[in-house]
Amino acid sequence: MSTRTSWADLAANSAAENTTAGSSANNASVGTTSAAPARSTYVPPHLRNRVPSSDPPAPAYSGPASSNDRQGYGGPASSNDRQGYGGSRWGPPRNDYRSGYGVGGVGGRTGGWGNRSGGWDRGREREVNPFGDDDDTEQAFSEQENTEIDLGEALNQNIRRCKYVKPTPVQRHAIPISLAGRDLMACAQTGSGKTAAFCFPIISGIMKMQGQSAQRPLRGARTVYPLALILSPTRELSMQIHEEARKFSYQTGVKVVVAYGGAPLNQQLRELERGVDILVATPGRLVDLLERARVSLQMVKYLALDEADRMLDMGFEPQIRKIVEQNDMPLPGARQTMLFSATFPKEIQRLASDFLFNYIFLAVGRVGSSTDLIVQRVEFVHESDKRSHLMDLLHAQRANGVQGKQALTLVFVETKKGADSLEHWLYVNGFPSTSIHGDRTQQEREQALRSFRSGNTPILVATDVAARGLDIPHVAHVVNFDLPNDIDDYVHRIGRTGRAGKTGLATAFFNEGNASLARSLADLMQESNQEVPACCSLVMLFALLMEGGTVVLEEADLVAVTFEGTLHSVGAVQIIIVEQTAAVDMGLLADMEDMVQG
Ligand SMILES: Nc1ncnc2c1ncn2[C@@H]1O[C@H](COP(=O)(O)OP(=O)(O)OP(=O)(O)O)[C@@H](O)[C@H]1O
Repeated sequence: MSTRTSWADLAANSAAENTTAGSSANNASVGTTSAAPARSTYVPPHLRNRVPSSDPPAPAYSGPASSNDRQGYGGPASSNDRQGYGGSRWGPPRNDYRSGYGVGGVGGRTGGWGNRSGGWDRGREREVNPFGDDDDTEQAFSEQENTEIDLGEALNQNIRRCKYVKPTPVQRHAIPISLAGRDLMACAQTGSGKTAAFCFPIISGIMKMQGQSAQRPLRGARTVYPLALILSPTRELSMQIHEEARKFSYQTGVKVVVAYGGAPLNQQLRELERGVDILVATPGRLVDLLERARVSLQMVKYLALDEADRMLDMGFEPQIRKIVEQNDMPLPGARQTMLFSATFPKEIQRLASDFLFNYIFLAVGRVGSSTDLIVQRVEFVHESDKRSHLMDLLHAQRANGVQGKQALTLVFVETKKGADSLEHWLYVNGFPSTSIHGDRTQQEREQALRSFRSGNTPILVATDVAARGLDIPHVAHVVNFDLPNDIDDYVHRIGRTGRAGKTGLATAFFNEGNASLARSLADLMQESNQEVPACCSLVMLFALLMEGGTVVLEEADLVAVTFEGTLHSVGAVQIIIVEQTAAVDMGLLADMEDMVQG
């Protein structure tokens, strides 16, 4: 037996605390603030405006301490990796979250269900090894044969093949909740391992169901009946989740299929006909498959919505409701539902209350916060100077040896045209680049991602289509050439770097056009211990002033402007001078004055 503390013990401790904290509330709320500084009690957006319960609020609590663990997990070591191996391991879960709910046979501490016997492991022999490590895997893990079996032997083996030594905080809490059969809304920072957090319980639950020889209806020969559905907003993210889920379910007998738009339907239909347990899909393509009666959701026991808020942003709500509410999907309570994202704006409340049953809300850190593994820089750059400024950055990177196959740069722009023209301009100027946006064919999009991932074109110019979920190793720098209007979009964009415990850099080009983002950007940066730049504060100030009236600034404000002790009037707007508490670029200030006067 392993002598180390098992992951199950950590999970069980957390579970015990959380169950106590939230047991009498309708929806238990679990907050983990292991990485965040002490703050006043945070109320998640979906729980605001509720009639307060007579029960005491669920206290935030710290996850199990680990001194050298920024995110609480150890991934493969690398030069810019701040985390080490060791500590807790994957071990058997316990059932402290079960209170009054269970999807038939899903939850429960079970032994021996990961064995490979039985008639459900169809096609396993033919399965292509997604790890490409046929030669050494068995040997590499033979010394760990005695590791406790929890999620199932085959799944545990795959976790080791992925080199996941211990669970991340979101995994440590979300997996036992899901294994216990509870619905879950989980919010954790970008790059913190949410994909595995929803995939592991699904795969493990399906393995168990297969072991119990669940029967699927034999209706139309061409209709397939997945047991789990994972919805995601973009095609590329669906492909990535599919790849991950395939790795996790290698040799478990669980079959994962992906269906997304822009790719030939026939090929996807053929894949489906070969059998599907977990269907990963984008909403549009799935509606098409449902209308053609090629997929039935009647047997779905697990529904996961990844980046649920983005799906709403993209206008997918009607399709999602059609899928979840107007087809043959089992009702909430008869299925297990999970919503995952790094951000959860208010709009998601309606969806959550309609889709989830007696759920637990799990927040790792503050909802919508960015990880402090990302160094954030904001630079004041006029619209007309952006290209030359980008060029300067790229030249500097090259000079510092940061450019090349091992360091990728992702540049976000606002429009598809803007992406094309910037890509072309970079190319002409000697920087191999490619682009991804909604006007490119699916083939071109996939090719662009491949070329970026491989380092052939180490610069990718992208619209928001690449902002969510994409997990590309070696993205060292995210440049917000055009900043988004919404702070949540910013959080997801910069989250393409600083993943899995590695550090990253994010640079934003900021100017007067971004005034509406200034306050939330400053707040976010301050929260993640970043230096809030004067330009951000100043633009914010001027934006307020331009709305009319006088703004009285106090020391506590982020903004600190001094005009050498004099009172300035700019048009009808008054600026009241306060103590200088931050360095201010006077040239910038002059620009600002021009701006306000103009
Ligand atoms: N327990 C673990 N140990 C080591 N690495 C892990 C662990 N869990 C996940 N990872 C790795 O961390 C990276 C980020 O995981 P993932 O893509 O699931 O993040 P995410 O939270 O979904 O991010 P986003 O919010 O951007 O979608 C992946 O490369 C994944 O393989």
